[in-house]
Amino acid sequence: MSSNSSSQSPVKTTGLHIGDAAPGVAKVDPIIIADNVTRTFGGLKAVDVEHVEIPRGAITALIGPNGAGKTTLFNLLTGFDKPDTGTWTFDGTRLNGIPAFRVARMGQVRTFQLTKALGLLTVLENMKLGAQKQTGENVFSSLLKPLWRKQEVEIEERAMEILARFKLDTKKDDFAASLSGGQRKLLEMARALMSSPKLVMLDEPMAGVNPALTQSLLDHILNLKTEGMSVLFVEHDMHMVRHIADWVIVMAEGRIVAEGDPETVMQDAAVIDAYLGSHQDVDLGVVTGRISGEKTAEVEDLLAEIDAEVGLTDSSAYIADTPTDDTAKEEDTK
Ligand SMILES: Nc1ncnc2c1ncn2[C@@H]1O[C@H](COP(=O)(O)OP(=O)(O)OP(=O)(O)O)[C@@H](O)[C@H]1O
Repeated sequence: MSSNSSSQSPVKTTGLHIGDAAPGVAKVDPIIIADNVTRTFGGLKAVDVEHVEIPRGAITALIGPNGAGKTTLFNLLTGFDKPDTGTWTFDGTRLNGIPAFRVARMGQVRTFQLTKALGLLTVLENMKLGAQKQTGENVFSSLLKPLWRKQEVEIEERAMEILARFKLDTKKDDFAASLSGGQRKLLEMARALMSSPKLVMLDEPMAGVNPALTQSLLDHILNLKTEGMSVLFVEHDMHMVRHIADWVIVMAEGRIVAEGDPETVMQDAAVIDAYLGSHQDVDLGVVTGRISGEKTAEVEDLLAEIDAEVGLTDSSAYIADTPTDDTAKEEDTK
C-alpha cells in the first residue's frame, strides 16, 4: 500500500484490495469484515449486506441515495442497533452483539451530532465526554465528581492539545451550542479523537459546513489517515468523496452495489443507476457530462431535481469525467 496526504492534492492510498474491485471484494488488510448483515424495519430490508470489508489505514466513503441503508449499517457496526442476522469483526475481534460503549472502548468510534443536551455543555466538557468513552450516566457523574484527579488533569491536557489542533482551544469555555455548524463538526471529530481510536466513523462530516471551514475539515480527516487511523464516512458531497476517499463503497436498497477507487466507481453504470433511479429514460451520457453537447432545459431541470434528491451541490460534477488536479483544487476553494 502507498499512502500520503496534503491539503492540496492528497496522495491516495492504493493497493487496498485483492482481485477485481466488485461488491464484497477482499481487502489486503481489512479492519472490519462483515458477513450476512441484515436489518429489517417492518417489511423493509434496510440493510442486506452479504459481505463487506473495510480497509485499514485508508479513507473509505460509504455513499448511496437517500434510504440506501448507510446510516442503518453505521448504527449496526457501531453497536447502536441490533441486526436481524449477521456477524462481523473489528480488528480481528468479533463485535456483533457488543454494546456501543464497549465498541468505542475497543477503538472504533463514531462522531455524533451535537444534540441539544450536549450543546448545553461547554466545548471542554464535550471533549471530556469523548475521553470517557461515551459511557452515558457515568460520564456525567464523573464530570460532577472528579474522583481521579490525576486522570482528570491528563484528560484535560489531552483535550486542550486536540482543541488547539482544531483551533477550538480559545472556545473551551463556550457552550457547544454557540459554535457555528462547521465548528460543531470540528468539535464532533475532536471529541472522537479523545479515545485514541483505530477507526473513526464520520456521519456526513460536510453537512451544514460553511465553505470557509471545508478545507480545514478535509485536512483534519486526511490527518487522521496520516496519523495511522482508518476512516469510514457517510457523505453525500461527492466533491469531498472524490477528493479524499481512497476507496468507495456504494449502497442502494440495502445492498452493496459497487466498490472501488473513487474515479472508477463514479463512472460505474450501477452507481449511476442507483443515483438516477427513475430517470433512466434520459440519456445518461448527457446528464452526467460524459457526452458533450448543449444541455437542454429539460436536462438542466433534471440535474437540479437530482441534486435536490441526493443532496449534491452539483450532480454533473459528481458523475462527470475524472477531474484534473487543478479542477479538484478549484472545487475545494468553493
Ligand atoms: N428506525 C427505523 N424505523 C423504520 N424504518 C427505518 C428506520 N431507520 C431507517 N429506516 C428505513 O430504512 C431505510 C434505510 O434508511 P437509512 O437511514 O439507513 O438510509 P440512508 O442511506 O442513511 O439514507 P440518508 O442518506 O437519507 O440518510 C429507509 O427506507 C428508512 O426509511
